[in-house]
Amino acid sequence: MGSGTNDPSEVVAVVGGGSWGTALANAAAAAGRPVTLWMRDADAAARMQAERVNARYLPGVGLHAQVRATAEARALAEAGTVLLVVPAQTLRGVLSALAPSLRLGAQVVLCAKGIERGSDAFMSAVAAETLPAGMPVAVLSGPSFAADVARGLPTAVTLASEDGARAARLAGLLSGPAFRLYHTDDVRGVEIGGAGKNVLAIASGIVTGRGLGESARAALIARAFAELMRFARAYGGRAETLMGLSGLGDLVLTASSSQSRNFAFGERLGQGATPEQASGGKLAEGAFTAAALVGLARAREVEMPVAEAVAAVIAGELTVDGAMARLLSRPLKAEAE
Ligand SMILES: NC(=O)C1=CN([C@@H]2O[C@H](COP(=O)(O)OP(=O)(O)OC[C@H]3O[C@@H](n4cnc5c(N)ncnc54)[C@H](OP(=O)(O)O)[C@@H]3O)[C@@H](O)[C@H]2O)C=CC1
Ligand SMILES: O=C(CO)COP(=O)(O)O
Repeated sequence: MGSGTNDPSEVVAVVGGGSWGTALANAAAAAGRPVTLWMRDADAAARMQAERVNARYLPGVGLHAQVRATAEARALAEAGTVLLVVPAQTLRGVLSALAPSLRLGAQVVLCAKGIERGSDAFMSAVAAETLPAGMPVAVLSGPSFAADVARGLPTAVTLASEDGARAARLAGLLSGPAFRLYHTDDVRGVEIGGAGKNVLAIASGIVTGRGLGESARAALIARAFAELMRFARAYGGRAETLMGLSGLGDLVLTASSSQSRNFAFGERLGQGATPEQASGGKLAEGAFTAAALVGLARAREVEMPVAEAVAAVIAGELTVDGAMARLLSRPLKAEAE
């Protein structure tokens, strides 16, 4: 691609041609960056490049003129900024496979919201274990439905890097007319917010699907946020980060809208579907992250009754009604505990 810039960091690649990858590719292009959108399926890439639309994941939204869709890994070598936008449980495999094709020193931005099952590893830990030394890692997370971002509706998210100056530069690089990036050096806080809210949004969907009313849902969201804060405190995330976009902001969005796949998954569980039926073939990251989140919480003795209930329902250990009964029969306690 003729990038028209001499600074490789201004050349962007997006790995993953699903709804969020396509939306972020459009957003980066709207910010003025030349963008390569890499996907594993060569036929899908060729179709997207020719038809200028991601008909499977984002129908009705045109692909920006500055986005080139491809399945050729060598196209990644031009990019100094690489956004990883594949499901959390596939990140390790995708990074291992593509690392040799990435430009030396390229900055990698992790956009998946989840915790790896089995290892209970945060996404930044997976990247640290998988990428060659010297490749800086950042995390992007916040309240942002792909369809909204891809259409250019106003959205704000957080970009985190342990190197605060890099976070600020990346935020500037990817911000556009309607897509605003705030920046922070609290990587752990941002990734906890994104991964945790998906699990808790499932609980909110369950309450809604079971017909327990808006008051119950508001109570559940507030208690869910309290346990997310406890978890973050135990794992080194800062309270002010969780009070921001990747935490409260994303929980509010995802725990109150059927547009969220996690919420919709929970809603169907609440209506009596099995976990297999409830996913409807769509990605509900919280269903995979729930057990890992609970495992990490138990390891540091963090009380997370809402996340525990979600994990137990998904594992088939509790019915929805059994989970609700357990939550409602917990001993009364001070709100701030
Ligand atoms: N959608 C949204 O609104 C938002 C999503 N996110 C997060 O972004 C991440 C990705 O989600 P999203 O784009 O929505 O998911 P989608 O289900 O829309 O797309 C997933 C994409 O990942 C690809 N993929 C899956 N496995 C692999 C693999 N092993 N190697 C390469 N590519 C693979 C799929 O390719 P194929 O089609 O070939 O299977 C597909 O292109 C999730 O963690 C999600 O939580 C974050 C913010 C907003
Ligand atoms: O993370 C998201 C919005 O910020 C997307 O939520 P879902 O994955 O639940 O659709």
